Amino acid sequence: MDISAVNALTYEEFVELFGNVVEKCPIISAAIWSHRPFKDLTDIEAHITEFIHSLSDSGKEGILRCHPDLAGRDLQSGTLTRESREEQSQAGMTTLDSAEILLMHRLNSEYKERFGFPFVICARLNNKADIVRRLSERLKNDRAAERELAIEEVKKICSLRLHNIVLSGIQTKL
Ligand SMILES: NC(=O)NC1=NC(=O)NC1=O
Repeated sequence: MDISAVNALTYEEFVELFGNVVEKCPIISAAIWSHRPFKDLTDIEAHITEFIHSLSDSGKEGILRCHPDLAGRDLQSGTLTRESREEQSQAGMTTLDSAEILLMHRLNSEYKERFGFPFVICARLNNKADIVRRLSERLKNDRAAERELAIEEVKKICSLRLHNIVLSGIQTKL
């Protein structure tokens, strides 16, 4: 990626390109645009992390609540974002049998009931067995620990999406 091309983007172009690196939270990219010129991709990531860490607990939970459930309603109805659809598909969420779907729905509901935000994990780094195991384990955490753990997963998803934008030939624009 040509970082000087990124630094030359208008904020509209920057948000169009990076607006969904954190699922359905374009405000984050819109906000960090103010920090250009960026040294490199790592610098962009550092500003996103700084923004997220500056949020209150409810702000962090707001980011989590913008994430679609794994194997949830959005996947069933085909309303996932492109990034989320690719990630969930890669983690095997699109080929679950009926028993597995029921298990995911039950665990996700139990999790949301307990924490007030959805279970979030970086799907690209996990397969369906990992996801069920981690969801079952994390259900036992306390809310504060679970909020921080989930935000770490959001940062992993963001990092992979940022790198994918660079590597997926959008260089034509950059
Ligand atoms: N609830 C979730 O963890 N959702 C997701 N994780 C991903 O990596 N992509 C998603 O849509």
